[in-house]
Amino acid sequence: MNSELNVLSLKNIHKAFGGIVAIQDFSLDLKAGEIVALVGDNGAGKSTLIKIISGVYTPTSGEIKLDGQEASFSDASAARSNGIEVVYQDLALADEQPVFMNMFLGRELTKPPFGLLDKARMRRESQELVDDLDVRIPSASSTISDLSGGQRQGIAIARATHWASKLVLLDEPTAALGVAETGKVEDLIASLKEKNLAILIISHSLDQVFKLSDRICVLRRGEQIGIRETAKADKNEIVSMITGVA
Ligand SMILES: Nc1ncnc2c1ncn2[C@@H]1O[C@H](COP(=O)(O)OP(=O)(O)OP(=O)(O)O)[C@@H](O)[C@H]1O
Repeated sequence: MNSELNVLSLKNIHKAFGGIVAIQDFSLDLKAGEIVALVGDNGAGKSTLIKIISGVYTPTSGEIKLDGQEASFSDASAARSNGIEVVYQDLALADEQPVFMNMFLGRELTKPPFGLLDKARMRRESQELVDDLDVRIPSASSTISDLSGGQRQGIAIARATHWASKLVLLDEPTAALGVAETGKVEDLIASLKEKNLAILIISHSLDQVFKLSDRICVLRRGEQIGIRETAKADKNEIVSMITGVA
């Protein structure tokens, strides 16, 4: 694949809910191996944008391209089968199930001739996945409810990474975590760059945004205020872009 090709290309995206304009004229290109942070105050339109990219909402107008091809997803599962995975704040893990069943939730492996669950293979592949990403858990058979918040977030991200062939969308991935766990999850997110995935992350923590992202995209009340290269960006400028106060 041409690494310069945009994995995701959004052009003039507009989304209105009745009379409320949630997103207006939003454009963004994302490349493989790139982390872009989406920042903005409450109600800026960040979640709406993630839902548009992941097929939950259809934009009122605008163009979405995946690997240069026009894309329009009828629902979230259509986006998933096109290589787009989302990690939401609530994680969508089945708490009473083991890690390996969560890794394969809705995509369970079965074995012939009766189509029984291939638990051994799911367990083995899940273990390889968490080992590969250095997510430390007792075992792939551990029950989700026995894990810490950071471990659960690690599982949710590992699952998304496993199934995403193109793009991972992270909605406030560390909002519910303590300092040490946040650090671990941030390391995990940084390591996804090497997997050549494109990452779009929503975060309210500017420290995190500056630590992880290559570019920062600012939204205010549905309007795209600007995009900055993180290495050249100034925190005060980003804050005033977010708030509209110079
Ligand atoms: N399903 C909906 N129906 C009507 N209005 C909506 C809907 N979803 C979002 N909105 C409106 O669109 C605007 C953007 O909301 P959105 O949730 O995308 O913002 P956000 O940046 O994700 O905020 P937060 O940080 O609080 O999650 C808000 O004015 C919100 O009230």
